[in-house]
Amino acid sequence: MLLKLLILDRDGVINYDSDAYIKSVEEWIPLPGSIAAIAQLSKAGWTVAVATNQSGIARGYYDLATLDAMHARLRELVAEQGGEVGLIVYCPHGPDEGCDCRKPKPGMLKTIAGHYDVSLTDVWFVGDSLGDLEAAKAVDSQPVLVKTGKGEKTLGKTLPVGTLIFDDLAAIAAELIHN
Ligand SMILES: O=P(O)(O)OC[C@@H](O)[C@H]1O[C@@H](OP(=O)(O)O)[C@@H](O)[C@@H](O)[C@@H]1O
Ligand SMILES: [Mg+2]
Ligand SMILES: [Zn+2]
Repeated sequence: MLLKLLILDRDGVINYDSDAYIKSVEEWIPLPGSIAAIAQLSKAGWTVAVATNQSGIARGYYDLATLDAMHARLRELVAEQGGEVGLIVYCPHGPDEGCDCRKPKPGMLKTIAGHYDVSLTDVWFVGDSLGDLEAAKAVDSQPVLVKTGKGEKTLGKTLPVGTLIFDDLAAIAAELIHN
């Protein structure tokens, strides 16, 4: 059976983003409808994974324990609504470290595909930044832009051909569950 895999960017898609980075669990605030959307997708048989740049670690704004606490909170909130979150992969590196995992490089997407032993072709990757969409395109996944977070700003840029655009994660869940 083909795994129904959906990969999400975190900041600006699941939770509010900030130009000052999301530096604590208290600053990690779900966007309206995002927790319910993930729970509904999960209960509908979707595996929801996360691929997130977290250069705030390299920059010293917060530590791995804090990052893990944010992700524990995400899992807790989705579980309260009967769903579950799959693999969460993050890039802790800074922009100048030349790692293979920082988006727009597709390393995190490849890690997720390998974990679930599936192809990335046409797998939807939902993001709010151009780097998210470029990472998707690099591995023949389906780039999906949401207008939350930095999405409205990203809309003004040249998007990869074929990018799908939705208002928010709730709209994506509705599309995937009901079609
Ligand atoms: O959207 P995801 O990938 O989940 O996470 C983005 C965050 O890591 C941060 O990424 C930073 O970019 P730089 O890493 O400084 O280029 C800035 O855009 C911050 O506003 C943002 O909170
Ligand atoms: Mg983002
Ligand atoms: Zn990295």
